[in-house]
Amino acid sequence: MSLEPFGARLRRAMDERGPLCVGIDPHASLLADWGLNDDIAGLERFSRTVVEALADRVAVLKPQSAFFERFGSRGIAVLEKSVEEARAAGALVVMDAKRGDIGSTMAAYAETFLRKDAPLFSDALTVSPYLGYGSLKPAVELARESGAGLFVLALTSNPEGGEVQHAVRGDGRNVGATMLAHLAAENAGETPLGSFGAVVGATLGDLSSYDLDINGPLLAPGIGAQGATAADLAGVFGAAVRNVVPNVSRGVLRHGPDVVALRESAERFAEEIRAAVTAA
Ligand SMILES: O=C(O)c1cc(=O)[nH]c(=O)n1[C@@H]1O[C@H](COP(=O)(O)O)[C@@H](O)[C@H]1O
Repeated sequence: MSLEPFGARLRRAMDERGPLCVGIDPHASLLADWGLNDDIAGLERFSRTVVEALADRVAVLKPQSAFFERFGSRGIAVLEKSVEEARAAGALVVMDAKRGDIGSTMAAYAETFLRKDAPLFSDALTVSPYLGYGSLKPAVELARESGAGLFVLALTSNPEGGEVQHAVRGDGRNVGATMLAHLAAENAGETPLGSFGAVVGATLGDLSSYDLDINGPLLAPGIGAQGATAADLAGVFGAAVRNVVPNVSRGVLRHGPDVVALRESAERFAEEIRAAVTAA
C-alpha cells in the first residue's frame, strides 16, 4: 500500500514539530570527537545515538549516505537500520545520496530508495538533475506511486555550484531557475504541499530574483558549519520561508555524544528558526 504523499506528510510534520532537519553525517572527525573509533562499531553507535536523541522530536532526519558507504556493505547495513529506526520513531527520513544518471539507470536508483518495500526505502531522496531534469523521470514516477518525495539540487550551498547553476541558457533563464520551474510544474495543484522539493542553500544571500514559489519544500542546508544562521532565512527566502526545511548537520552533531546536549542544541536551532519564520 502506498503512503500518503510525502508533501502532505512533511507539511504535517513541520506544523507539529517545526521544520528543522538534522543531518546524520558521521564524519571521521566527529567520531573521534565523540570518543568513538572510525570503524563500524563507531558508526553504529554514532548513528543510533542521533536517532535516539532526535527521531521522536525533529520533523526530518537526513542521513548522508557517503559516510555510511565508506564502510562498505556493513556501513549500508547500519544505514538501513538507522532509516528503519528513525522512521519507526516518527521522523521523516530524507536519504541524502544525491543520485543522478541516465534515465534507465536512474530507474534502478529509484528502486533502491523509493520502492516502498526496498530495504533502503526513505521518505525522500536527494537527486541531481545535472544529466537533464528529464533524466529524473523514473524517480518522479516511482516517488508518486510510493508516496515518497525528491529533493532536486537547484541552487546548492557550496561556492562552486554557481558555475553550473548560474549558467544562463538561450532563453535568458539560468539553470537553477529552470530546475525550480520544473519543480513548480511537478507540484502544480497539490495540496497542502507538493512532494517534489528543491535544494536551495541558506548560504546564498538574497534570492529574490528567483521564483521560489514551487508549491513544494525547499531543503536549505548551510546553517551552522557552512556559516549561515537561522536568522538569515527570511532574508534569503522571503515569503517562501514557510516552505523551508532548514538542515543543520555538524552544528548539532558537534554537541554529541550526550543525548541531552544533542537535544538542547536541536531545540536552540528550532527556536531560532521559529523566530525567523514568524518574523518573516
Ligand atoms: O543535499 C544536501 O543536503 C546538501 C546540498 C547542498 O547544497 N549543500 C549541502 O551541504 N548539503 C548537505 O547538507 C549537509 C550539510 O552539513 P553541515 O554543513 O555539517 O551542516 C551535508 O550532508 C551536505 O552533503
